[in-house]
Amino acid sequence: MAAEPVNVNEFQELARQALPKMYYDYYSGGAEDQHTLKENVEAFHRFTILPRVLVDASRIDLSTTVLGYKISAPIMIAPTAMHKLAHPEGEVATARAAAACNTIMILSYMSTCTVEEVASSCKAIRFFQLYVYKRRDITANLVQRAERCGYKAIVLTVDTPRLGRREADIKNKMVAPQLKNFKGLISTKVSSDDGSNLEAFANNTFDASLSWKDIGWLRSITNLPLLIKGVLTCEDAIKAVGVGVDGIVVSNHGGRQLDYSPATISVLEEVVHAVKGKVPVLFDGGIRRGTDVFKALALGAQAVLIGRPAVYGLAAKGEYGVKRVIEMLKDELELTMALSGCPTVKDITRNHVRTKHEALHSML
Ligand SMILES: Cc1cc2nc3c(=O)[nH]c(=O)nc-3n(C[C@H](O)[C@H](O)[C@H](O)COP(=O)(O)O)c2cc1C
Ligand SMILES: CCCCC(=O)C(=O)O
Repeated sequence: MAAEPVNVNEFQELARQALPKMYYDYYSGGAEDQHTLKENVEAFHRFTILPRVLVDASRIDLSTTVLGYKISAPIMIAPTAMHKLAHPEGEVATARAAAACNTIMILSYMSTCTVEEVASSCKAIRFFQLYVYKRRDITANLVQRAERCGYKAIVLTVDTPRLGRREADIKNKMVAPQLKNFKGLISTKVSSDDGSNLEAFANNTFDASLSWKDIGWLRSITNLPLLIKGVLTCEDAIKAVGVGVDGIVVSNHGGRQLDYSPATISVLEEVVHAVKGKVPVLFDGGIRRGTDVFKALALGAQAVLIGRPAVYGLAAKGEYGVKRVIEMLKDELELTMALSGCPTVKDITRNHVRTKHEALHSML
């Protein structure tokens, strides 16, 4: 039997061994040259952590709150599509892991378990991610079902007017299963023998005309708090605050949409500055270590989301695997906080990290 993984990265190889190539490629891949995919991880290497010594580190408290919900650590589960392609229990297993770790799961609009199945499976705090279809009635139906079964917020993904060009999916002629959420509403099957069926589906179905003025429409169909996911610039952060969103997720969709968009950790601080504390800023992209979580918090994120690590954990070991992934990141974050003299997440400040550029500057 393979040895137990000792870090999150080791789950990737286990997932590769567990999954059919078509699905592993779908989960792991990015758009075009995969430049942004790689940069998301590598850009973390350009920040160092500046520890403070002789701080009482006998008790470390990782807990925080997001939209008023207390969670055990600032690490949440990002929305990722179609968990049944990774494991037969699908999103139900992921939600149970989130509940066991006392954190928040954001369920993807493109989930393979229904919003109701996930809601009744456990007590996890759940948010619901949204894509907007041309058929707005279908989107409204999903929002209202999510609200009815206790999802606490809507996370509107705004970086996907069309699906990014993922070349492995094109080569594999990636096919997606019928999604139960949409049963009787719309067929998620696209009969194209050419290229990625997922891309064809998204491009036929997603409303590419979605714009800032539609935020008002969303507000008119739900009372839930609204976050927008996929902001990378100060301009958009200011617009988002201006239209009254309740939170922002700095994200480039894990490098799967616009290739050569910046690594998320490289733009986090400017977005945080633009938002001026008016709404919480969450972060995702490339989190693989507790030190990565620490760096994102130091640059102003309220919490981070993990995408692929959770999916790899699920593919490798089901619910237990997702739980282990979260626990590993929590353990690493706890150690990082102890070693850097930060007993609580509030103690983590901008002065605890330094960029390569700042390091050079300080030598002048
Ligand atoms: C396989 C996969 C499926 C995804 N599906 C969705 C989705 O349905 N909705 C969404 O908003 N983002 C989706 N994302 C993006 C994630 O929410 C998140 O932004 C990204 O995975 C973060 O980067 P990381 O994988 O490096 O943690 C998906 C990402 C992956 C890897
Ligand atoms: C049409 C499915 C989109 C899922 C998604 O967001 C992704 O694969 O990145």
